[in-house]
Amino acid sequence: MARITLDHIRHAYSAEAEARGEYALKEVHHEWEDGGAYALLGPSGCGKTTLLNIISGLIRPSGGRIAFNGADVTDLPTEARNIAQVFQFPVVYDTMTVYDNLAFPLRNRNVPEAQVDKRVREILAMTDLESMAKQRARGLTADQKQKISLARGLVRADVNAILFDEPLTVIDPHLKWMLRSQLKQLHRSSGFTMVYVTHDQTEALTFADKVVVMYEGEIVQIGTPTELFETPSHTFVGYFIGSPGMNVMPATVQGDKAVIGGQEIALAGAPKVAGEGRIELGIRPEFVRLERGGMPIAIDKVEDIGRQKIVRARFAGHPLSIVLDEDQDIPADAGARFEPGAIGIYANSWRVGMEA
Ligand SMILES: Nc1ncnc2c1ncn2[C@@H]1O[C@H](COP(=O)(O)OP(=O)(O)OP(=O)(O)O)[C@@H](O)[C@H]1O
Repeated sequence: MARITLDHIRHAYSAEAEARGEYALKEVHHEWEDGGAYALLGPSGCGKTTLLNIISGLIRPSGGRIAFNGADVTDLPTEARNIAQVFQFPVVYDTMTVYDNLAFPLRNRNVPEAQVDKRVREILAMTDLESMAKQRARGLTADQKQKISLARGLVRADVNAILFDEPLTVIDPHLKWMLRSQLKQLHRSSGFTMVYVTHDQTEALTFADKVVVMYEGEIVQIGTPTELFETPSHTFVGYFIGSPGMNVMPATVQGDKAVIGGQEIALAGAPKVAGEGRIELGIRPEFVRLERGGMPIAIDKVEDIGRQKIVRARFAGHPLSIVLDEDQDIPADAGARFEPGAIGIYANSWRVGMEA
């Protein structure tokens, strides 16, 4: 397993784009821990595949270098990087049995047959594929074939990392749920360094220790699911993680207060805003209280989503979502109160620190 160093990596797909400063991946400088489970999360076109392909060796970055355990691999082709890859669609040998499909990467590297057998049986058990071991892959469903691809990705114990590119796309929703949790357990029990690309926040948050959120070619935050929820570094993270996403409203700052539409909102400290640019206040719907004596709001509708209610309202003309427990009443003259400790202030979309 390997520690992955992204040393001032950036990528533009052409010299012209680079000359114009248009990067599919803006500069990233980070070290990913040996044995970590990382999810690259973001909408279509944000640069996830570009970054994954730089790690796998399919793309040489136009700037910076990449290292596994400190050894520079920037110029090594994929075959020489000692990684396993699982793609969006199953890659299996139809004429081989499930067992032989799993044994293939090991036999290919001349692993002694007794060791092949031991490892293949272990992985078959881990992935619940034992009952299919002797079946040929040809007759299996797309789900089952993708499960074989996943299992084959895990079979070599000596890889530097396992890279997954949207591996659950073809899997039906129920099995998806099971495989997501299984992959997490497999990560815990195996200690592999795993990098997992997805645009699905549930997949990313279930699987990863660290979620790498990408937006318009840039890594906007690398954090644990809790950090992304509690302290989004960028308004995009607030919006993309959580359902509904964070409320973001234009504001001004006066000392340790924010002002929106003439309403003063107490903050936990004085934000360090330089005075320039676009200032916004962000607060997750879970931290807005609805109570008598709160700041005036207009409630548009209340959505019942099982154990919770989502109140859709407007505050000083801005949309405001509020999450309540299902049994919580909404007083007739309810107003909003924002929990000071849960408020983030953003300057030009980036969260700013608070004076102590
Ligand atoms: N071969 C290429 N040549 C030129 N531009 C490319 C190429 N591949 C990707 N891009 C551009 O680079 C940017 C990042 O694309 P990338 O495929 O890395 O995003 P992504 O987050 O993986 O999206 P998706 O989820 O749709 O695969 C996009 O603007 C895309 O159009």
